[in-house]
Amino acid sequence: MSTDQIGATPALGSSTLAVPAVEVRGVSKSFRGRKRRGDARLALDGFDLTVQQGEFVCLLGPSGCGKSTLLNLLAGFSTPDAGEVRVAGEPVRGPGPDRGVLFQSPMLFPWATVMGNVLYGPRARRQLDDDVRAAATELLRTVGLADHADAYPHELSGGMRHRAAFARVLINKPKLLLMDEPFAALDAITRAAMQRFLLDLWQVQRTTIVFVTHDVEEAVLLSDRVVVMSGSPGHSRAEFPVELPRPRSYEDADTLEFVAAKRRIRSVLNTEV
Ligand SMILES: Nc1ncnc2c1ncn2[C@@H]1O[C@H](COP(=O)(O)OP(=O)(O)OP(=O)(O)O)[C@@H](O)[C@H]1O
Repeated sequence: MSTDQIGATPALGSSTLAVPAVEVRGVSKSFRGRKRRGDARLALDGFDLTVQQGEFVCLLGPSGCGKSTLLNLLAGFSTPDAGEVRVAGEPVRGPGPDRGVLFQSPMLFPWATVMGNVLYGPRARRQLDDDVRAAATELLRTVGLADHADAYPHELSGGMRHRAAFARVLINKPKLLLMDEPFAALDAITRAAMQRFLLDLWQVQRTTIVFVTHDVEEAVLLSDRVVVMSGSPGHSRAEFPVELPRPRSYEDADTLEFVAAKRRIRSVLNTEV
């Protein structure tokens, strides 16, 4: 694995002394084919990744290299065949409210209002009280949906649905956000707005984020570090610390440093596609 470096300013938000937020060691995962027994497809092969607390890491790689597989392992939706997956020092044994997962399609219950969706988790865990209701109201204000608390998902725009799904995840105060191409299906303007929203949120909360994307520009804009994965079966091919100053915005995308960062990542990525 090669390590490259971009920019000159020290990265923000990571502490090497604390227990890492994520430790993936020698993880392999295969899926059994349907046609015949023993026809297993290796999705991840000896994958290693460490993410420090408060770090924003983007995973880039060719289609089918195992990015979603890795996120599912971190979320506890599946288990590795070999190796170890730890979150905050603890082995992952299943899903938990310490990890918030956001997918390309926002996961909302269609029969519940925006507020009902946000309060679903605490209610299911029997933790619904006045403090949680106040936190949900505040969260909806933060994501710009204060006036839509009583709206149903079908009454929202695409970006609003994403923000509602965000609030639904954030009410659980996750220590780790796992985001699987969350903005890929959005139009360019809404995507830029959501990226801005995520950057603003991360700037304040510094929640650890593992973010899967196909978009090199998005990876450079958002992350502290870009991990490029190899083609199938996936393993870490190269890492690029993105040390461009924060706060960042799309206006920075024309700067020499930003363009150089994209170019260096693309040159490795292109050898994998
Ligand atoms: N539930 C499953 N059953 C069988 N095969 C699977 C399953 N999930 C993933 N795979 C296979 O594992 C490999 C990795 O899939 P994965 O979805 O993790 O890739 P990805 O990098 O996220 O791809 P993309 O960028 O296209 O979303 C692929 O070959 C895929 O077909």
